[in-house]
Amino acid sequence: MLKIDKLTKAFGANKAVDSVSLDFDRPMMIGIIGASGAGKSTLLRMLNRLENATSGSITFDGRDVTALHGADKRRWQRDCAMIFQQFNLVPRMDVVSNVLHGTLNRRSTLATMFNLYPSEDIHRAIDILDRLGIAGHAAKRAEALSGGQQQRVAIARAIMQDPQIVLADEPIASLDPMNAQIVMDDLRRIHDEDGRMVIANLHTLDTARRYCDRVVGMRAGRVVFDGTPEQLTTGVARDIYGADASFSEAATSTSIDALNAATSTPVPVA
Ligand SMILES: Nc1ncnc2c1ncn2[C@@H]1O[C@H](COP(=O)(O)OP(=O)(O)OP(=O)(O)O)[C@@H](O)[C@H]1O
Repeated sequence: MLKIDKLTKAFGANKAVDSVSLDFDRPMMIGIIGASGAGKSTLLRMLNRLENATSGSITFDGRDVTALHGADKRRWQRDCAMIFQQFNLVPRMDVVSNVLHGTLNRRSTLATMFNLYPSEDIHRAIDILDRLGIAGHAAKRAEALSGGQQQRVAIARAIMQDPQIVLADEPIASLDPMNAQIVMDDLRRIHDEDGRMVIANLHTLDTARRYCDRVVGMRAGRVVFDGTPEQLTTGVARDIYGADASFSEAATSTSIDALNAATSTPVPVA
């Protein structure tokens, strides 16, 4: 299905992603973990062609994604929606219009300029918002919503593209634990109910363990772990983060209980 082969991205002498090979044979929920600067964002950005690879290849259902240009590249970017830590909504625009932006890639320039959306798209946008429990906010400006609600709008915008893959770059890093849980539950549902592949960069181990079918650990641009949540032991996590024995898992947690239980000095992991 999705095959990444010796994918490398160099910025000058710095290899942000260094010969990464991964193979996903079916849609699943994948978590990518690793310390700040490990190359997680660059990997995701190469997957949807926001960034070009220096070498190596990405193949999806037998098609070489790294070689796509023009309309084919835009089609791939529609198939491969991206969600960001800071939501990337248009703050002064209403929620439904933000969601409808998910159809931009397939609309004419004229229709886009005049904000002309077919009524079936508007209905679909509202259905998606309803599914995510935020249809009641459809007419509000995006900036009037809480961070958690804004991230759900961003998820709705991604679904509006009807993508095969949803890429989420630190989707919960700006959220409190309760909203983080809601957003992760939504991403899991997108996988479970729609069968879409979800690949999320995550900065907390418990989130990766709880929500993902497979976890990939990166360190200095390379994959140093690729396995199931069960295989992600504290020892393995220490290796991924290059941390010593003082490494505290609870301090990297999004769970309120674990945060309360954390007594040691937090060790920033991302
Ligand atoms: N546009 C760029 N130009 C130069 N160097 C870059 C660029 N983007 C990323 N890098 C470098 O590539 C390396 C990997 O960065 P990346 O953002 O992919 O890591 P990350 O694991 O996502 O970290 P974080 O969690 O802090 O976002 C870092 O050394 C970073 O400084």
